[in-house]
Amino acid sequence: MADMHGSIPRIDFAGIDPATGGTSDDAKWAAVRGAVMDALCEHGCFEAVMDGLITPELSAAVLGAGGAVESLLSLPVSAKARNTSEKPYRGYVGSIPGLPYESLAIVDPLSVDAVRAFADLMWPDTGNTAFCESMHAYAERVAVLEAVVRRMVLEGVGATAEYIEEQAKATAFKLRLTEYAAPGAAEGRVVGLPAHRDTSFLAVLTQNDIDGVEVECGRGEGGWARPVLSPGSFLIFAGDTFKVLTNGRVFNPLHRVVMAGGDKTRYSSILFSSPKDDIVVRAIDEAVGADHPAAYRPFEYGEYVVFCYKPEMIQHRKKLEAFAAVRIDG
Ligand SMILES: O=C(O)CCC(=O)C(=O)O
Ligand SMILES: [Fe+2]
Repeated sequence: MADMHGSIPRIDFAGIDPATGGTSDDAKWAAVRGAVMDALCEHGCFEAVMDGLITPELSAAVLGAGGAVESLLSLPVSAKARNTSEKPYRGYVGSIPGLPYESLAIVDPLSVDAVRAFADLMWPDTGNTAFCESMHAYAERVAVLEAVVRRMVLEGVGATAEYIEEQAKATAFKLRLTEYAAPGAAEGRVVGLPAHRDTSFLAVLTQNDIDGVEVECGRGEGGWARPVLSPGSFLIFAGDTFKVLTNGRVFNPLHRVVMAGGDKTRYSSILFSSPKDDIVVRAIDEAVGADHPAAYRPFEYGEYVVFCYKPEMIQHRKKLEAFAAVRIDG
């Protein structure tokens, strides 16, 4: 495997009021926004610390031993396989030979009704109220951080307040809950999820106390980092569509999961934000100019996702370039 000398920044959001989101001329907001832009332009990834966003009780109820994520992943495969979607990567993924990866997706987790419908499908007899309550509350809290970061980036590339408001309305959410089976004490490093880039705007990841994510730093030039997450911190990744919106300024890093041996199962929960399927993704006007011609052609997000999950594209490392890069000839 490639060397591991990289490291990604850690940004403290203390002083940013999640309720109001702060204001653009507030000095604290501007300082954190600067750090967020630097991190996402340089690495496409950072660790966010936002104390108090999620109480220890809620965190334990979701990702702790016997919590919501573990109880979901402990269901029989026949039940988990009911989590289907006609869209790729929006349902159950698992039982892949050689990969200790099993995952489900709650589409639209900020809607109580959507979370309840998911739980009714998984636990048809009982519906699992505890799961619904903790998962929905958790998604809402993580979405606060996601919205702060998304707004900071859009402001950072010069988007107007009107654009930011419209963009928020055109954003969809998905919560992916994943189990990585323990490789066993005798094993060395085992790939849990191969290297890929996300198609989303942003992904906000939390986990139980087992690390495993590795991120390629420095726009692919800085080696792999293996962040050690502290309780209460979040790992934030920018995806392909944020790279398009910012006309290439924000980077979409390769990342993977590698289980480092041992006998503890890893659980993760990721809130993905992305454009709604019928939204046309294109660079914002302020990010395009004579010095910075648009690097990607406009495209519908739903079409791009279908392209990415074609069997011949799954392993491709530069799907966005393959799909939408504008050729500059001559
Ligand atoms: O579960 C994780 O830690 C990372 C998963 C991931 O990168 C993804 O689902 O896109
Ligand atoms: Fe990912």
